[in-house]
Amino acid sequence: MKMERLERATIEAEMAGLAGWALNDAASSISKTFKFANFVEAFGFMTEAAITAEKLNHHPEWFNVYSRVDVTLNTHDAGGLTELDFKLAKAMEKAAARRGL
Ligand SMILES: C[C@H](O)[C@H](O)[C@H]1CNC2=NC(N)=NC(=O)C2=N1
Repeated sequence: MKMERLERATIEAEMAGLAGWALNDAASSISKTFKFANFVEAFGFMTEAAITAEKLNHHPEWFNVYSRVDVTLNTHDAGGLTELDFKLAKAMEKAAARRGL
């Protein structure tokens, strides 16, 4: 699947629909910190997100401590943000919502 870097306007339109996500200064990645009730909820979220990531062949950069998961998404192959980042971000939002966030 060929993925191209998104235009700034497209990125901003996507960001408007994603609560709690931040665009980095270079507009080359998006990040969010998820805070769950406990480690089991956080790890369940990561498991679900990992299955989606494998299906998309698009993988997160993330850091977990106990109930917190810090996520950064970008497309290193394209040197910036593509539709895949926003697909994965939206899937993560659904996975988080299923765990009370
Ligand atoms: C070879 C393999 O398909 C690529 O490295 C894929 C895998 N997962 C990936 N994940 C992310 N986040 N960005 C990529 O550019 C990427 N590329």
